[in-house]
Amino acid sequence: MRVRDVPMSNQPFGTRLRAVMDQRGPLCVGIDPHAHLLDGWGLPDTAEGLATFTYGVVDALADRVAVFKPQSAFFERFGSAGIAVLEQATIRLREAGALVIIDAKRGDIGSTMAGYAAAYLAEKAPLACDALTVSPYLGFGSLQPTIDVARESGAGLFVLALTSNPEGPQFQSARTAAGPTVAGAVLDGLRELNADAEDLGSFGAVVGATIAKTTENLDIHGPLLAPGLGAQGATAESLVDVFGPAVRNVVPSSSREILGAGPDVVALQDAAARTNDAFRTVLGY
Ligand SMILES: O=c1ccn([C@@H]2O[C@H](COP(=O)(O)O)[C@@H](O)[C@H]2O)c(=O)[nH]1
Repeated sequence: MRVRDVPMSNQPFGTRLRAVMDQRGPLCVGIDPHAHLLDGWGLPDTAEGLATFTYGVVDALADRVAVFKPQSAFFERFGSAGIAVLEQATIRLREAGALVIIDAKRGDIGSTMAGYAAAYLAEKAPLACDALTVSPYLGFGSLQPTIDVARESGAGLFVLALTSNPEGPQFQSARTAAGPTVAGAVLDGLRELNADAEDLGSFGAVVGATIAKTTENLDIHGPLLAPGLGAQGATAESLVDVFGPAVRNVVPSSSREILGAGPDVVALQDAAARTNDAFRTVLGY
């Protein structure tokens, strides 16, 4: 069977990501149920409030936004009840044709990474998602079990490289013994993993939209998840400056700014559509 004859659901993450962004536009909506957002939606800061908020976002946007990035921390704070909401939301979003990146920034020794791979990336896992954010702090090689399972199941990874927070450069700009910066070594590792991909590989980097123009090579032949838009100050226009020729591979992510437009469904949909249109223009979709 040739690659283009394989049903889309069986295609690798990078191929599915490009297809859904072509179809729906590049916007990734972050689902970050902060206490202040629940309050703004007139909801209590409880597991029930979390469920109403999350399913409200899902019902309003699942069939029109390409990618969602639930922030695991805001679900974990309600224990098993919160995880159940994350699980249900992920299932519903994927059933509606959207892709789900769970933002859990997992990173541990290799054998424990195998546990995280089984939890999030194995095809039949209860929390199976399309891609997971991971941290390379224990060394790029420690990510191998997640890379192996992602390859088997057609999922993807986003590895922290140049994060949007001001503290990031303290470690990420430091030089490794081999010469490149830590971020550069992460980007080199990803470029190698994506070497055989046709258009967009499945192994992406997290590169904040808030960073200044970088001298690092962002051409990794894979997606560049860009948080930092909206509430953290970056704009659609700043993406061209930050990402240069790699801008077409950016997955622009915005959480608080869009979520704050709810609970009114039309207002939420309008906020997502406006933001998506701005990204379409800049990223060439
Ligand atoms: O470098 C990074 C990596 C991850 N994030 C996450 O993205 C969202 C940002 O939320 P906003 O409300 O759009 O600011 C949040 O979940 C962060 O943990 C990031 O901001 N920067």
